[in-house]
Amino acid sequence: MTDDDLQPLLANGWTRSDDGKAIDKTFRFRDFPAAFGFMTRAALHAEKADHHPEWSNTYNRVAVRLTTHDTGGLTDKDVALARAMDEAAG
Ligand SMILES: C[C@H](O)[C@H](O)[C@H]1CNC2=NC(N)=NC(=O)C2=N1
Repeated sequence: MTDDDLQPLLANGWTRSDDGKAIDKTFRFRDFPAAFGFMTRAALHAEKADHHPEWSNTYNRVAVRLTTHDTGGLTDKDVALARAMDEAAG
């Protein structure tokens, strides 16, 4: 996966990890219920797609890392989940 493939995501707040094998973004919300609502919507999408984020939540922030564990790198599944998470964030 090249930076060109990722360009729309990189222009939308995602960054590539130092080893190039993942993309990261920290989402910020008004408060904890808003952050948790996002996580709920994203979780339903992830389960449906059978592709799951690495993430952590602190109050109104959700730090996300996407990578495909099965291949040890970035795939179209990460791009699709990133798009869905941007959508779920509103
Ligand atoms: C068995 C199951 O389909 C696999 O373990 C799926 C589940 N969710 C996954 N999520 C992510 N991010 N990477 C994977 O390789 C992956 N594999």
